[in-house]
Amino acid sequence: MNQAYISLGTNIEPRIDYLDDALKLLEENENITIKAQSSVYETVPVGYTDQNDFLNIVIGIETSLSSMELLKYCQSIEDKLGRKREIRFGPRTIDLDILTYNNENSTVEELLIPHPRMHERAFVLIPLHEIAPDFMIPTWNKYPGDLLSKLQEADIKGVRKWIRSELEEE
Ligand SMILES: Nc1ncnc2c1ncn2[C@@H]1O[C@H](COP(=O)(O)OP(=O)(O)OP(=O)(O)O)[C@@H](O)[C@H]1O
Ligand SMILES: Nc1nc2c(c(=O)[nH]1)N=C(CO)CN2
Repeated sequence: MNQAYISLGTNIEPRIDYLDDALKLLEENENITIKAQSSVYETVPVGYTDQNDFLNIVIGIETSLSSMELLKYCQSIEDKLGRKREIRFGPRTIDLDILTYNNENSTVEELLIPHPRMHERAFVLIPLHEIAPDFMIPTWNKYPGDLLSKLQEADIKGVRKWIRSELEEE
């Protein structure tokens, strides 16, 4: 079975519903099993900063899909949840980024693995460290904690655990 880590992010309300719906659609696929799921983090936008805060999580999965099939399935979830591709790094109902897939090192533009910006993103590294502190990121041979220790304090502070309120659980 193949192992992958995926980062999910949303910053258009209802953010938690988009996140829950995306997880449900992943679980519905008989070729995907979610093995680990981080807490939900509320995170300051990175890159394009004039937009709402994100909710981010990272999940670890097992899958019989190839990396390209997994990408296509993730993109079908983005399409289903109404994602519009307007501003690069801009607002989105849901974004699914494949962080790693086995030990694969893919350099084709359509699917870059490991994800080429994950090492500088506290919103990826903090949840990944939560669920997989001992996972050595292939190609770079670094643990999430190694990469986190290189980030600025301000980047780390922009990522806080988000608590689901009782109202939202109803
Ligand atoms: N590891 C990957 N996971 C998901 N998409 C990827 C990956 N590598 C390359 N891509 C490609 O990136 C393209 C743009 O993706 P997207 O619009 O989600 O970028 P973005 O979310 O704005 O930026 P970022 O990739 O930095 O999160 C997609 O068409 C996809 O083919
Ligand atoms: N905090 C945060 N910032 C972002 C995110 C994201 O998921 N979380 N996704 C982006 C596009 O890939 C750009 N900026």
